[in-house]
Amino acid sequence: MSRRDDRRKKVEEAFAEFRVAVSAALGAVSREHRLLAEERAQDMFELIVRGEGVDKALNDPVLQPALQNPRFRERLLGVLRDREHAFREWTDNGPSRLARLVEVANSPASLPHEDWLGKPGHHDGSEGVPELWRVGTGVVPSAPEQQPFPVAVPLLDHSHLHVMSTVDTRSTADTLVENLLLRVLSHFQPGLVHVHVWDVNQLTGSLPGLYPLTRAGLLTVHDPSRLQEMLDELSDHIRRVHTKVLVDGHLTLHSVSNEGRRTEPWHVAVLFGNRQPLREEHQQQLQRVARNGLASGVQLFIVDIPITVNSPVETIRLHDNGTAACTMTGKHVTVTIDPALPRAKVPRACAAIAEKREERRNRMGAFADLTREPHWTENAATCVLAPVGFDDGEPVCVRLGDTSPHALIGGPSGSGKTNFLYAMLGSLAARYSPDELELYLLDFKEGVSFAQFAPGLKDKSWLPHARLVGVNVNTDREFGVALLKFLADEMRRRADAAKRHEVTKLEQLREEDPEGRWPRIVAVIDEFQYLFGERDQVTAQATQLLEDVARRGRSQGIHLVLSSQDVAGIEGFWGKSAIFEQFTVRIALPKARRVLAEPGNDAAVELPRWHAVINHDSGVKPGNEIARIPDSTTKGTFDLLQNVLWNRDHSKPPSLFDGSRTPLLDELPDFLDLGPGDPNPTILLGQVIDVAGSAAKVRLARTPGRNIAVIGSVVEDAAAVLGGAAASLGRQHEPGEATFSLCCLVDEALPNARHLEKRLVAAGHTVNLIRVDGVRELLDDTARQINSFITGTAETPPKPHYLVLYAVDAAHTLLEQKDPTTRASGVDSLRTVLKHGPENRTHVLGWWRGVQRLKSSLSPGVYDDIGAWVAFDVQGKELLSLGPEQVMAWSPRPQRGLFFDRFEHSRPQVVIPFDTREEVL
Ligand SMILES: Nc1ncnc2c1ncn2[C@@H]1O[C@H](COP(=O)(O)OP(=O)(O)OP(=O)(O)O)[C@@H](O)[C@H]1O
Repeated sequence: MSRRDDRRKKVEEAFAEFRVAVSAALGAVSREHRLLAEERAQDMFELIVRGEGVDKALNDPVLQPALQNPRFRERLLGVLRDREHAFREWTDNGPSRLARLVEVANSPASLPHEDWLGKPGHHDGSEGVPELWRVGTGVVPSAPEQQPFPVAVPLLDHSHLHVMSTVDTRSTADTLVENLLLRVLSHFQPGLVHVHVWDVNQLTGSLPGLYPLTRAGLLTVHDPSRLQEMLDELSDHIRRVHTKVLVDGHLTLHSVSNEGRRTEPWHVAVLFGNRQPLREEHQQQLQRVARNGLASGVQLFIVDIPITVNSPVETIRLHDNGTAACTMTGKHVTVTIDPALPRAKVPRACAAIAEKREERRNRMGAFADLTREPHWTENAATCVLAPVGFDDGEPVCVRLGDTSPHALIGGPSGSGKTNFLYAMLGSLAARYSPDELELYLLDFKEGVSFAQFAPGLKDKSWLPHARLVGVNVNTDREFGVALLKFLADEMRRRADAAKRHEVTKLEQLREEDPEGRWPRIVAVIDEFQYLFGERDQVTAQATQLLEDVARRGRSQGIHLVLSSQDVAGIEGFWGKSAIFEQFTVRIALPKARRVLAEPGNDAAVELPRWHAVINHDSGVKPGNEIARIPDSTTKGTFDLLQNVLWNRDHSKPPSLFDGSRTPLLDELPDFLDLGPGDPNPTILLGQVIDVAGSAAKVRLARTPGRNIAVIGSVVEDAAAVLGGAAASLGRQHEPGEATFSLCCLVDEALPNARHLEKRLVAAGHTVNLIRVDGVRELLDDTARQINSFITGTAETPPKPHYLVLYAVDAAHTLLEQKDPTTRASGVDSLRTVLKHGPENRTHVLGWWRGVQRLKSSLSPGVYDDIGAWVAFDVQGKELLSLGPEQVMAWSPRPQRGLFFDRFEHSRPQVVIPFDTREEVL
């Protein structure tokens, strides 16, 4: 080998070495490059899959090759792992939690139709209203596992429903609406949901399965051309609910019925459109209905009408593929609307609902329906509400509260006023406990229609709410005044308490003073026109008190219910618009005059028998509600309820004022309270006409004038007063401490005097029964004794001595005779006793049979020695010299006396003499 060749070879070898080295270097670079490119491709893949969303990416045809490429597998698995991790909480708990939320126990609101379709509902709203109503099944397509869950929407009181469909999915929209309506209709008791349907395209045809409801008035199908009419109807309903039901601070029916069962039905209005906007005026009115409807129980289902509403609304959009999205679940949930209910079963279910409703309508209407259990569960903080009758099977209520404080009831004799009052009182008494409601019941009618409420001889039960029952009050108009006075005092007591708590109304007072007992008071005066029957002091007082209570009682929870045969005749009452305007609740029985607004509201003229117009708007026509009033007075109605309530609480019997009964002295609390110890004893002369049934009292202080005169010709009246007076004194002295001289000057009074003698002797007192032959001696001796006290010659201090003189004037001639030696007459002695006796513990309780006869016993023109008197059959003007000018108004009436105590009274009082016979006990 040449040197040249050798060099060449070496060069070639070197080149080969170089090439190997270069290619080795180049190979490493390209591998590096390839690896980098692959990594970048995987990053890009992950970025795209994550960016696009794993679900979308998995279905993206462009990405399919990459998704299949094993080189990206790891990255895809990583993304899927992350997604699963992110969904873990939802996958584990989400669907089951939703299912639980949507489920309402035993309710068509969530159960499958097999459980309820065809069975009319029974809920009356008192146990709450389902918040969500099922519409279909949802899935989250993006979730790793497609677990279905129920989808429900809020409805009644909470939200309207807006459904938008496409041409192909309109039937699904119909299904959705029908299903929801059937769920709602089948949950509540028939009658509590009314459906209105308007379809822009069809006169009939929409929701045909619901048609059987029309015969029960639960479905109204509106003419396509008369949308206005339906919207007007809904607007009127909303207005009515606002003025009638949403009172006393309630803003929604929902909050009203939180206090009990739902009384106002829901109105569900379904509007089917054609995806075109409504005419502007309809659009606006629909928006108004939507805005105010939910609070008043008006619910809209708006289908295929583009509309924006300024109130809660749930929207369901149906897509062409048959699925839906709704605002409740958001865009990530695909909803499949529940399939249509079995075709044949829907009309049958609606027929069953209609039938039940009819049955209820016919069945509801008895007194027992007004007064169902549970009893005593209502709260009277804002008002008292009583169903009094039925309209189409639905209860019609009377409400007494701050905005409708007092009620006026009118109807001719026999039209059912008393029966109405029984219905109202029964309903109130069943709903409110005696701690929530007190009743004061006064009946001016002759007869005893309110006697039922007080314990009687046969039926010992009473109405536990009754605090006062006044019967046979027809001649004792003063008792009406006494009741009004009592209410006025109670009103002031409540106002003072409210002031102390810095509030103004009863409702607030109850909140501020939860421990206090602040029931609402309802005072009923039947035939109240008697109260204003004459132009006298009683009418004047009654008018003034009534005005006071009517105006200011409302905020203190004091309500008046006045009833009369002839409201038209009560001029004094109608003239006083200040009173009359307060009686915003008007109840007219058939043929009642003047109770409702006249002219313009003659609803009472046409009213059938046993019906009433109930009007809470001062009698103007739009406020009329007509109700059939159940029989509430025959046996087995009110009496039965009273017995049930009485058995529950008979701790406090009411005070009973019975104008036909004579009060028994030995039962009178004021008499039983008397006892020895008071140096100035109190005498009881009879019972005054007041709410407490208190006694007419005179304190026998040791001051001049503390003698009592009874004036009148009837021995029983006079003897009852003298007997009551002496017996009450007997109770206040220890045995032997006082002397009673009973001087009986006419035979007719002898049994009474003897009876009194027996009573006093039995109590251990010294009693002398003297007849006419001893009267002179008694008076002369007593006068002498008194003179010895006056002149200071007496040996012992004066002891109580009471001279009970029956028919003093019968001895007048005898007493006029003068003593031949002293020239003093018996009349002089009597005058001395009257004049100086009281200071020396000697008092005369005397009966004179006429005013002139009394005056003859007194020093001429000086009548001060008689400080207190009770007059019976004496005209007022005759009494003028003995009392204030008000005595002029007195017209005598049987068994009633006029009582005046110069020391205590500014005006006289009417008293009822006692029955003093102990043996009647
Ligand atoms: N809703 C009714 N259903 C059945 N019977 C009724 C109804 N209302 C009243 N009655 C009956 O009619 C009669 C008269 O009724 P009620 O005494 O209530 O009338 P009134 O208006 O108070 O009459 P008056 O003023 O003469 O007492 C009673 O026998 C009563 O039982």
